[in-house]
Amino acid sequence: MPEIPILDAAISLNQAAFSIDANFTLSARWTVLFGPSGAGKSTLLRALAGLLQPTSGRIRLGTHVLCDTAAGIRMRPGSDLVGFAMQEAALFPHLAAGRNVGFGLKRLKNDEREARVREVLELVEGEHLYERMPHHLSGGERQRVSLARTLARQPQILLLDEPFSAIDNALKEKILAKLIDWLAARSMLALYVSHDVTEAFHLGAEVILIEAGRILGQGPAETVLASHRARLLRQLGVTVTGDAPGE
Ligand SMILES: Nc1ncnc2c1ncn2[C@@H]1O[C@H](COP(=O)(O)OP(=O)(O)OP(=O)(O)O)[C@@H](O)[C@H]1O
Repeated sequence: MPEIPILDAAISLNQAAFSIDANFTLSARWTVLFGPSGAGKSTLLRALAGLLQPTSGRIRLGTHVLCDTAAGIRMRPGSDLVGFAMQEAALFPHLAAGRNVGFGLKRLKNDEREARVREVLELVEGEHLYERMPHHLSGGERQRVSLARTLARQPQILLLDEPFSAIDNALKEKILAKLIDWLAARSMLALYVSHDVTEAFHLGAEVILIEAGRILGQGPAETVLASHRARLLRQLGVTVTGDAPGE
């Protein structure tokens, strides 16, 4: 099994009304980023993708320094090392799905690029969408093509911000099962925002629990979820008696 790169981050990010202060290491193949709405999950992913600059801190991925504010190294959006798949698919409107997926692969020879595009479209159950223009795709199809475009570049870390929100459960599970195998054969990490905590068990993932821009816990799903049980149940609106206050 290929070695997984380690991501090591210690960053602060101050925005007008919200701040992130996060210090964590990703060394599991899959990590699920879990927390209530507004906790800062998307903001953290955007910072890791270089779409927001940390106010201070550093981010290392394997041997690469992505950001080190003390050394004047700033995050670079669009790095080949980092792939970001978002809930809102951002496709080039004038390019068919296949060309959208192959867009970032100019360095590959034509036949290699073609094979890569077909491979990742198959992964997202979207081979039949190859010739389709974005305005002829449904919301879920656009999400799948957008995910395929992120996968096609084979980044070292895959940031997945609810990339299946417009896709039905049966299809999501089918794609996720294939994605698990695909990732396992590559030197690639995945940080996956999900509101469905059961997915962490399904993926055999670590969990990072985030609230108000702070990381409350990280570790195997059962450990983190057990130690924050009362808090998580409260967020789901379930009242529990007998749990320690402030847990
Ligand atoms: N463009 C923005 N301008 C100002 N504040 C923002 C912006 N985007 C997000 N925020 C605020 O930053 C905080 C964190 O938002 P973020 O989208 O990271 O949360 P989240 O955990 O991803 O939430 P959700 O699960 O609802 O998607 C929230 O208080 C949000 O209102």
